[in-house]
Amino acid sequence: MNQRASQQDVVIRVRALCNRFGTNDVHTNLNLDLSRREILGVVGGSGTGKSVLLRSIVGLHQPDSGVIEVFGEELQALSPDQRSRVERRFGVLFQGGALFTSLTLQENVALPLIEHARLSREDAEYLARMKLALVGLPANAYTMVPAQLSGGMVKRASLARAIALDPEVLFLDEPTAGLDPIGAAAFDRLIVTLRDALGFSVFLVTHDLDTLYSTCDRVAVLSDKQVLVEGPLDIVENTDDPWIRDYFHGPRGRAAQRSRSASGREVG
Ligand SMILES: Nc1ncnc2c1ncn2[C@@H]1O[C@H](COP(=O)(O)OP(=O)(O)OP(=O)(O)O)[C@@H](O)[C@H]1O
Repeated sequence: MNQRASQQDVVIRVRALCNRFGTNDVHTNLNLDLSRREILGVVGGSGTGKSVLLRSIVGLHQPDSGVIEVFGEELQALSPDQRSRVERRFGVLFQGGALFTSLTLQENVALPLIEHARLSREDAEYLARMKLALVGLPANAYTMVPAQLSGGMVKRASLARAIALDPEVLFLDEPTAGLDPIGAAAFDRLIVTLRDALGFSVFLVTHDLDTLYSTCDRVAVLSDKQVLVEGPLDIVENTDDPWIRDYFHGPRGRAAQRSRSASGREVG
């Protein structure tokens, strides 16, 4: 792929990003790219700033300095209106799901369609049912409220809401946290299936090694306030670094590698 084509393929470009809370330097000169249609896994020890990075890109945290370019536009240079237009091309799934507890799943998913796409309630709820079907939820769940559903179902409904406006980039913060291994594996497969079908890019913050091995095209490791290494898993896991050795080559890492080999699934 030539240089020009590869630049056009980059949907998010982070350069020299710095984030600081008081005396706590979280990111210093951090650089990272996300390409069109790729699933990028962002990993790193606790407190290395994975969530702060995600929040900086989606506009929930104002960085101290650096450049975040999204779809070729520099976020910090945009007016609030332009910025919210760009942010509408994102879908975000936060850890807790963040559904409204008093609304049914159908109403939850319809909400962004009414607010941002200005659809009538009837049309929005029709589309919401389609999104809920797309994430594999049964029709009898559409009119239930989150408390009536399992954790896995709530997660799927939150995903349906995150893709309600047909995002070009989907941000996932620890999507499999709190799911049992079978539910987590099913959710991983769903992410890959939706990416293949809908063509969005995925920025995925996770601690889950199985998720990394079963979904990611590329992985970025955050360490010491920067991206320590990024690339395909076979390159990242063989990088000479104590955290990477412990993480990828400890018992859980070895089990995830074995399970990928056994399933014969190739990513990338
Ligand atoms: N609003 C805030 N105010 C002050 N400090 C913050 C704030 N948000 C994050 N931090 C600090 O920034 C650092 C990075 O936090 P972040 O949540 O991004 O880490 P993380 O890599 O996602 O961690 P984990 O894997 O444990 O979720 C931490 O030291 C955290 O305490």
